[in-house]
Amino acid sequence: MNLVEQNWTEILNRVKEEHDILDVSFETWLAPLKVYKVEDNIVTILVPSQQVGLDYVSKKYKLPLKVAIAEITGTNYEIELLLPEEIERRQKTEEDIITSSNAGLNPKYTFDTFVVGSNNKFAHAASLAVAESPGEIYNPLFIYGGVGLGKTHLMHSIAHFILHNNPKSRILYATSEEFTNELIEAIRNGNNTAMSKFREKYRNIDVLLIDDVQFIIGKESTQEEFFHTFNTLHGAKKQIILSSDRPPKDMDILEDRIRSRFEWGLLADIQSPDYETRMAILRKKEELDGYNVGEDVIDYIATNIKSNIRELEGSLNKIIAYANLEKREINLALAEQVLKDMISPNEKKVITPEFIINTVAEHFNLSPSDIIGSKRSSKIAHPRQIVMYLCREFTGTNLVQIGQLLGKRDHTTIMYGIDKIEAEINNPSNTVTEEEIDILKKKINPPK
Ligand SMILES: Nc1ncnc2c1ncn2[C@@H]1O[C@H](COP(=O)(O)OP(=O)(O)OP(=O)(O)O)[C@@H](O)[C@H]1O
Repeated sequence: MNLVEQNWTEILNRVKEEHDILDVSFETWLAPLKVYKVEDNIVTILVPSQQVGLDYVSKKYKLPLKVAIAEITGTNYEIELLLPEEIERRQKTEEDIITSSNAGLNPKYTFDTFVVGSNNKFAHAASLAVAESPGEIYNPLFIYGGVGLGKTHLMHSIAHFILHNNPKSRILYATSEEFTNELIEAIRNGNNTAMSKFREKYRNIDVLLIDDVQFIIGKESTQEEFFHTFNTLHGAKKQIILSSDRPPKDMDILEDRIRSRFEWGLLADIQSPDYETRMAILRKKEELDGYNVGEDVIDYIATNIKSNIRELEGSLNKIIAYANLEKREINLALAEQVLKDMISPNEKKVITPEFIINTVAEHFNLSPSDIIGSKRSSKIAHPRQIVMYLCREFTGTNLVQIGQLLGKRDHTTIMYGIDKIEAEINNPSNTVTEEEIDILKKKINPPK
């Protein structure tokens, strides 16, 4: 017990004496006050009556209480007066926090921070449906997809959602490796108590989430134990959510009785994100972390890092960390420098005619609309012909399509433009065009 609680009666009496409070007032307002807790230099006092009591006591007795507490304990505490309902609400929130962290959940992995794109739309909808009605519709939910594509993020989102709706839900998230290791430990202990504790942990719950379940393949006793865990929970209508890097049908040496159980509920896959989703994920991350990174930098990352969202986020983090460390501005040059090792040669970016138009326009100090437009001055016609040539070099676009993109020009015009540039490149007495093309090729498709 702390000094405030120890001396509480004396503190109240001190207030009564010093302020000459009549018995009736003392009994009504002061005597019912209780110390709820003393923490971080704050004394929280419970006012066990209605709002009127709280308002009145705060106004009239808060300062006298503060002074009396300071005089008697020798510490200058802040005073907080609360009604029982508020204390109950706070306790509940504290419990919530304890439950989610006990369940091994990452607080950042929620539906709010998950960007929905065409690659994960189905898995997201399935996850939300399960989160809204656990144990009722899709059981198990089996989410599969390649490395770093958001399976864990979705699983944690489901768990957070369920906990938010029902803080008393018993939720357990574990990787299949953790499940295996704990099982091995229980078996090694060789006594029944360790094994019952293990079973109690995994079977006496409302929601079980097992990540990367592919790792149980080939581990006989793990599969056996998992099989029984699954049956117990499923039989009791408890929700099971599993993730894996591949669908059950591709889990070669998985026992059939387990494979069929994986397929009982709903299978949902996550694919690699498309460009728009990659951009949206980077923007979301930037927003969540409170940074302001230019569009060109975000575009550079999204164009070059395609297959793994963890790497996508990692690239942005790396650029930001580098800029902070070196006290440099976050711009494209920095991004290129920082990421040069991450962008592997086989992560070739897709070069579009639009990209070529923009690059050429910028190089010649023109706008893209000049290139597409109808002006025929040589200042514009020459870069336009270069665009035609580069489109044929870098993209699969045919002459008709290039013509369409360049202000609906006829394909013979395009053919003429390309021939002209080729002739200039091959002219040994004038190397200007050749040099221009050389620089532009490097800008469009930088050597790795
Ligand atoms: N759609 C998304 N929106 C926002 N962030 C995402 C999305 N998908 C993935 N991420 C982020 O990408 C990172 C990797 O995701 P996660 O760990 O969930 O992948 P995983 O599929 O479980 O990978 P692994 O196969 O390695 O277990 C995480 O930081 C996650 O928050």
